[in-house]
Amino acid sequence: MIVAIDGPSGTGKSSTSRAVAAKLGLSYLDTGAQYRAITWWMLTNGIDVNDAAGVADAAGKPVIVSGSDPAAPTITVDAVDASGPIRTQEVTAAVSAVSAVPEVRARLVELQRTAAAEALAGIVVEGRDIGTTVLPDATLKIFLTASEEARAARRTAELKGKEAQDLAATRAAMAKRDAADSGRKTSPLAKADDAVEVDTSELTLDQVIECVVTLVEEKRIKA
Ligand SMILES: Nc1ncnc2c1ncn2[C@@H]1O[C@H](COP(=O)(O)OP(=O)(O)OP(=O)(O)O)[C@@H](O)[C@H]1O
Ligand SMILES: Nc1ccn([C@@H]2O[C@H](COP(=O)(O)O)[C@@H](O)[C@H]2O)c(=O)n1
Repeated sequence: MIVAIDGPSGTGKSSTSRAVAAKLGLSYLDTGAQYRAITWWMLTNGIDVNDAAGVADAAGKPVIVSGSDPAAPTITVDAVDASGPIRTQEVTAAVSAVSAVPEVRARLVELQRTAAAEALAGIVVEGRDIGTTVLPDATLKIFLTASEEARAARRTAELKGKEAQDLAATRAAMAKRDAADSGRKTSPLAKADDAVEVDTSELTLDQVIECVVTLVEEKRIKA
C-alpha cells in the first residue's frame, strides 16, 4: 500500500499523512522535510541558494536520513538532528530555489524511492510531486487543496508565539512559494491525472483524515 499525498502549502498534507499512517500501521515520509534539510545545509555551509550551479555542485554532499515512524518522524543532516532548524522562516524562504535545482531533486527522489521500496507494510509519502514523478504507480494518490484564506489562517495560528507574521504576510509568503513550486521546470507541484482531489477548506482535520482512511480502505477491498 503506497499512498501519495500532494498539494500546495498549508493544505494539511503533513498532519493528514502522519495521522493516516499511524491509524493504518504504515510508514510515513515527509519529503518537504528533506528539501528543507538540504536547504538548511546549503545555508549553513555558505552556499548561495540563488546560484543554481553552486547548489547543484554541492547537492551530493550532505547525508540526509529520514526516520519513518509516524509517531515520531525524524530528520538528520550529517547525523545532526535538523527537525528544529528546517522549520525557520529563513529555510522556508529559501527552499523553493533549492528544490528547483534538478541535481537536488534527483538526489532526493532516489532517497524517497528507496524509502518506499523498504517500507514492507506500506507507506504514506507526502510532497509536491509524489503522484506525478516519485511514485507514479502509487496505490492511491490524493491531491489536497484549500482556499488561500483557509491555508493562511491555519499557518498563522500554527506560527503564533513562534516566528509570528500577520495574516497578510503569511498569505503572501505562501502564495509566493506555491507559485515558485508550481512554475519550476523539473517536476513542478501538480495533481496527477489519476489523483483524487480533496478540498479541505471546509473540513476539520479529523474529517480529512477519515476521508483519506476511507479511500485507502476502499483500495484495500478492491485489491
Ligand atoms: N482541515 C484542517 N482544518 C484546520 N486546520 C488544519 C487542517 N488541516 C491542517 N490543519 C492545520 O494547518 C496547519 C498546516 O497543516 P500541515 O502542516 O499539515 O500542512 P501542509 O500541507 O503539510 O503544509 P506545508 O506544505 O506548508 O508543510 C497545521 O497547524 C495543521 O494542524
Ligand atoms: N516533493 C516535494 C516536497 C517539497 N518540495 C519543496 O520543499 C518545500 C517545503 O515543503 P513543505 O511541505 O515542508 O512545506 C516546498 O515548498 C517545495 O519547494 C518539493 O519541491 N517537492
